[in-house]
Amino acid sequence: MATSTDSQLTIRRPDDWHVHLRDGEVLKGVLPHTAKQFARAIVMPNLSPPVTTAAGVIAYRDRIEAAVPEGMTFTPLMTAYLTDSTNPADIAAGFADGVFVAAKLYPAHATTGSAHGVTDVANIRGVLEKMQAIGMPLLIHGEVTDHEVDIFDREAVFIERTLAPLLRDLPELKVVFEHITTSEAADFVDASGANVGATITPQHLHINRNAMLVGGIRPHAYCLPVAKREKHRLALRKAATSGSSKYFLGTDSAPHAVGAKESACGCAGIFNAPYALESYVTVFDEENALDRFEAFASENGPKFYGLPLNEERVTLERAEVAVPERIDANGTPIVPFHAGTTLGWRLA
Ligand SMILES: NC(=O)N[C@@H](CC(=O)O)C(=O)O
Ligand SMILES: [Zn+2]
Ligand SMILES: [Zn+2]
Repeated sequence: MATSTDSQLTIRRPDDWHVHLRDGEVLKGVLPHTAKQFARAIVMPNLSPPVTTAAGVIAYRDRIEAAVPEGMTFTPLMTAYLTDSTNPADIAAGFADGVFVAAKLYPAHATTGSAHGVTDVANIRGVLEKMQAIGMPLLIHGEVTDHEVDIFDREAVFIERTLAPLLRDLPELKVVFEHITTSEAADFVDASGANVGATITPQHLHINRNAMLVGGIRPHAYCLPVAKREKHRLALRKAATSGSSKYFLGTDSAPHAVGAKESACGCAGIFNAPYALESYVTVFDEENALDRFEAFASENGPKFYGLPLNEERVTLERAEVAVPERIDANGTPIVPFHAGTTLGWRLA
């Protein structure tokens, strides 16, 4: 049970159900921010090249564990990257062995690191049937890649063209609709069975597309799926704070070097790990839903994945925290979400 006063909120230690930790030197620079905030995280496999095999996942997990600073506890929950040629038996074996807890579907060319993704879900039908049979979660970047479809419509069209038919064919498949950005996605999740959940990022609760485009183009507000109109942001705030167990915390923290963002063709991704809880709790406070924060941050995710709840507690307190303009991620400068602003909550 959460305990709260006017000035603080104590909850079970949260987990992040969607994060990009990258690799190499940057991994060592960004991981401590996630480990400070979260007990566990679902680690995305979109490295270059992507992590598609059990051996690759184990090696990546070892590199992550080696990068956890002394004195911090953090458990990476690994995922396998699906391609057109993924073998159902390999996926099932990796799941049974506890190497990965889920598999990730990136439609080919939908987002950063998705070039080796799936070109048509029909190509992985056998994998998905197997996953349904063994209760293994499928994590989906839900956007179509059809050039004819407007970028702001790609999530809604994905629901119609891909996700709804997929769940009609495989009604028991456990699906996490990742980083949802539209009222259509929230409506779809609400109307689906308990086997369909969704993650919601801090940025999609805070910003709409104006944040990216008004008064100049702001690459640090650009991620995929791209932020939508205000009505969608409001629908996401309603979903996250509704008390529905289908929604859970997934930051989609996606660090890119400042130079890769501030470019004529800037990368998609927002680095929100350093102040993620402060950012989320601000939204719940503004929505008068602090009593629902613990379920969203610390309970709904593990229940969906069938994992135990964390027993540690963390305290958030009402106090100003200044977010720096830049964070040095072990030599790589990265601009964090909320850079240069002050948040009204602090992780104690
Ligand atoms: N969200 C993003 O804008 N970018 C992510 C990929 C993803 O989650 O789609 C990344 O890896 O940079
Ligand atoms: Zn994505
Ligand atoms: Zn992501």
